[in-house]
Amino acid sequence: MTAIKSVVADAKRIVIKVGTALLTDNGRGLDEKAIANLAEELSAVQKLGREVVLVSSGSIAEGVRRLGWERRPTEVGQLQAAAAVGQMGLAQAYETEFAKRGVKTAQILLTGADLADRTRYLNARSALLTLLSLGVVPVINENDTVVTDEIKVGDNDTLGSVVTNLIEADALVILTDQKGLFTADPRKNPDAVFVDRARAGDPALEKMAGGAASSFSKGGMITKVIAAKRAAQSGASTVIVYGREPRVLQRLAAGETIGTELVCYQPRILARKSWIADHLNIEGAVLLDAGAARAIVKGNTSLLPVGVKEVRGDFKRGDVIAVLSPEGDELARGLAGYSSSDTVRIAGHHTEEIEGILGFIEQPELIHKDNLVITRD
Ligand SMILES: Nc1ncnc2c1ncn2[C@@H]1O[C@H](COP(=O)(O)OP(=O)(O)O)[C@@H](O)[C@H]1O
Ligand SMILES: N[C@@H](CCC(=O)OP(=O)(O)O)C(=O)O
Repeated sequence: MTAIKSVVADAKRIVIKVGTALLTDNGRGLDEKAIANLAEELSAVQKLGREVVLVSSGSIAEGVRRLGWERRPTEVGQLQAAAAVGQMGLAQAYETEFAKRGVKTAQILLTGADLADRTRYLNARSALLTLLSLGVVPVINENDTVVTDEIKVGDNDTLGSVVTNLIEADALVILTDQKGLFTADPRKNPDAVFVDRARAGDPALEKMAGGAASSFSKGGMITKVIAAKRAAQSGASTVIVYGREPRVLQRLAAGETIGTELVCYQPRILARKSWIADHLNIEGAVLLDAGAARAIVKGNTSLLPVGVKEVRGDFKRGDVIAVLSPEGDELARGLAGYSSSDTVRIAGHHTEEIEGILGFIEQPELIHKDNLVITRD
């Protein structure tokens, strides 16, 4: 029997969410060792050639500590103030610890409104993908200082899953203060049994999961289980795992199964492709010659620059473009591997010529087959 491999083993792009429960000492400010450990883990996984994005909670707990308050306030203005003060501490701590390891970080604060508005959604996506291509680790939190009930994502498990969809990540890792999901809250029920693997989106999981452990954490397990369901919509599987497990991310990346794996059983490529087709705007198009058009429609092949006759519109690497037949009819959509200006220069040329023309090569194909969705019936 072959051993089961972690869903993180083959993940190229990973979103890691870390909760207040792990980052702070029972809500009393940031645990510097925990932050150093996280920076170590993410840097090590990045050095393996994976792209990593961190979604980190903790601003309110740290703000409350810095302001010298006894407990988490309930008044909105005070919560906003605490988040603003604490976010400085989070940024400072991550920047310091990642910099020690030679890794650059970027802070991104999002609200539900940013993600509900199409232009802002695509802007956030484009900024994140650019940061990843530069080797920077984005550190994301909800912008608690400006959110109101109407525009908030509400908790960072949900935010982690929205970010997973946004950048079509392959896996979501939720680091928390429990080994993973149990059949009931283990703090309340000593007979609760650990769940090692289940299908993301299985409704039975939602019945097992309860609320948060402290007033500083927001979601509890229920938001984690629902986050896994959302992540699966764009093809990602989720792991919920104890964040103080030694070398936790490196072990997951090496294929070891630790924590609860909530698996997306829909083929990742199909889920990801339908997400791309349904959620992203078309920024431009390429018109193919007859041979390339035939090859694309027959399926399961990448689009090479040699088959492109004409480039339309203004697009960046990573944007969605339409792939048109010689007559101008849409055959497919896909994520461009080169910007429109670079595509104009390499159109009609063989892959071996790309480097000579551009002075660099991003990838051999204009659209990789995993990023290409046939839209013609
Ligand atoms: N079925 C369950 N399995 C495990 N933990 C659960 C379950 N139901 C509720 N919980 C609670 O969820 C807590 C983790 O969620 P939370 O406190 O929001 O952490 P975080 O800050 O990491 O998001 C656990 O400490 C546990 O008490
Ligand atoms: N944005 C908030 C955290 C929200 C949240 O979901 O907390 P948690 O359940 O600990 O991940 C903060 O930074 O304090």
